[in-house]
Amino acid sequence: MTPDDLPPLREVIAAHELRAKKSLGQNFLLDLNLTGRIARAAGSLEDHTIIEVGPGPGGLTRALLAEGAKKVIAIERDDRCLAALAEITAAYPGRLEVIDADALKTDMAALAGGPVRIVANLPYNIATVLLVGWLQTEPWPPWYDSLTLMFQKEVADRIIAEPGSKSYGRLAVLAQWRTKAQKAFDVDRAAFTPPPKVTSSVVHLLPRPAPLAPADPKALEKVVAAAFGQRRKMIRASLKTLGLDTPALIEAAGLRPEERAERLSIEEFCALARAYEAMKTA
Ligand SMILES: C[S@@+](CC[C@H](N)C(=O)[O-])C[C@H]1O[C@@H](n2cnc3c(N)ncnc32)[C@H](O)[C@@H]1O
Repeated sequence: MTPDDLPPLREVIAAHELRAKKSLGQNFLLDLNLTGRIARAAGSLEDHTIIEVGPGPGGLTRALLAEGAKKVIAIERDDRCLAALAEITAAYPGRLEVIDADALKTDMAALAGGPVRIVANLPYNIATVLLVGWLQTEPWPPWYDSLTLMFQKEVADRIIAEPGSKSYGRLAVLAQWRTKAQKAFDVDRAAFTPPPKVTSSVVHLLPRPAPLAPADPKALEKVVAAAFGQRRKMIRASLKTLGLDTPALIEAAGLRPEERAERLSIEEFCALARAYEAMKTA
């Protein structure tokens, strides 16, 4: 078997009866031009092991290998896909390893030696959970060199949102604190089989060598959750849930009590996290 012998993806899906399951977030990409574009958005592949979550019938997997990935480790929990993926393994000897497992229960950091990129058309039902897990990796910088991921456009907008925009919230702070996050391109729903209800977007996240400003990750998570818990209230009200002297906390962070969460920069959230940490341990 060579790559040229691999059957078209539509035939693969029919032959292996891979009817998409909604419960597994299955929306397959069958256009190899599009999967090639996603693979190229990840950056250089030749020196990297690529971890792919949810290869399904293998459209993106094929593109990653065709674009020169040194090795692909693909984690898929739907056993029905394994035979189709075995054909790709045969076409690219020694370069594709398929792991039959739930990505949420897999220690991905332990999978690869050497430089790693993560590339995936994620199952939408667990996309945010996976992203947050990767962003909360300790220690920082993380064990992977980049994340290139397909999300629903609305989630992508929340990842790249700037202060003052309606999508700005916990996800933007967490993502942009530790990575440079940018949208690569939108993908029309018609590109998927079956089509999802909404447009999708590919987002590329490049870990910063050090976070944008110093803060304890847990303290940052706490102040961000409190502030956005009541996003339209002034922080002198929303931060009360932290159980500290709120005016003193805001003053120590150098902020105005009348500010609202959606207008605070990531650096300002970090200042709040540092003040929170200092007051809590005082
Ligand atoms: C949106 S589809 C993408 C399929 C394929 N990569 C493509 O682009 O055509 C998501 C894939 O993730 C798989 N999946 C869903 N939940 C998973 C989990 N917890 N662990 C691993 N794979 C999962 C699904 O079975 C499906 O193949």
